[in-house]
Amino acid sequence: MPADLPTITLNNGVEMPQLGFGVFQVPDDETTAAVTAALEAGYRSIDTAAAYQNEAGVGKALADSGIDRSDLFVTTKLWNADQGYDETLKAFERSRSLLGLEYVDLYLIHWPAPALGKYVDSWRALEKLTTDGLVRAIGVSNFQPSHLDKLAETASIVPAVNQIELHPYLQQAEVRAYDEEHGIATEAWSPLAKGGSLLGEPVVQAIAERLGRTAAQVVLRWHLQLGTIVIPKSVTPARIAENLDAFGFELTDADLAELAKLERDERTGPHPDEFNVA
Ligand SMILES: NC(=O)C1=CN([C@@H]2O[C@H](COP(=O)(O)OP(=O)(O)OC[C@H]3O[C@@H](n4cnc5c(N)ncnc54)[C@H](OP(=O)(O)O)[C@@H]3O)[C@@H](O)[C@H]2O)C=CC1
Ligand SMILES: O=C(O)C(=O)[C@@H](O)[C@H](O)C(=O)CO
Repeated sequence: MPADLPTITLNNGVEMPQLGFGVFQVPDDETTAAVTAALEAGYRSIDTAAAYQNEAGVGKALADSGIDRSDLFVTTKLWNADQGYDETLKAFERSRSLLGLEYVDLYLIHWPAPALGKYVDSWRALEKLTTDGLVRAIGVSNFQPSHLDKLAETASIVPAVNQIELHPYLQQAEVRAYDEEHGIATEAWSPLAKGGSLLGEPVVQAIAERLGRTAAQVVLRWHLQLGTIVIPKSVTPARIAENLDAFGFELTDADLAELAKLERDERTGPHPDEFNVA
């Protein structure tokens, strides 16, 4: 990894950049340009998913970049419709082939989709991918403590990562505490709450003005000081660079306390107990 990108050490010793680049809702034919801009700006971790239908565009940017494979960290995710042991192995192979990679750094179960009742079988398949050396780390996304408890009854590998919706409007104290207690790294999706009203909050604006930073940088800095992994998305080159520049300054304890007051238990996406779309 480039020396200047802080990493989080996952529970199996793998190093993951603390700040990466997300590509949800970027059409496949625009993804190569966005990921190329991100790699040129200095990102080395890319977050995609089978459901985003842009793994090929990500793979093309990675191949074109000429960056050493060992300096890249690529995450993709198993979609709900592909849950189940055999289905997971097939879906992984499809993702790996679209990405054009020999191995994936982090493979996640995208949602628990509890009504499907398949995430335990899917996890066994992720464990097999680990044994086969096709993934460096495996994890989950959108798992609540109840889902993680159920997984723990039969799993032989503890998830390395739990990727959840997390931002100042939805601080996820309970899930973060569970993750920490069990050695699972928490990763924040929609870390900017999708670039909406959060960035216009007076408290965010005031801190940004005092520090000579942007609102997005203040919010990303909040995540980094919490110790979570973040994957902001942008297709705008200036914002791609801006979002990576969240390291040369510190929020004070008073700033963190003010930002903590923005908690509203407000989601931009579905609740994991209820999202079973396949
Ligand atoms: N596991 C899961 O279930 C989920 C995972 N994810 C992952 O998390 C990533 C990030 O989440 P996402 O939902 O995309 O939302 P983000 O919180 O990253 O916000 C992205 C939005 O904010 C805008 N934006 C980005 N940077 C700035 C900036 N500096 N100033 C102002 N606006 C900005 C973007 O606009 P523009 O692009 O026009 O610049 C875009 O509209 C996804 O791309 C995906 O990889 C997301 C949802 C669910
Ligand atoms: O972006 C993702 O990774 C998601 O899983 C969600 O955004 C989800 O697919 C969704 O959009 C539900 O409304």
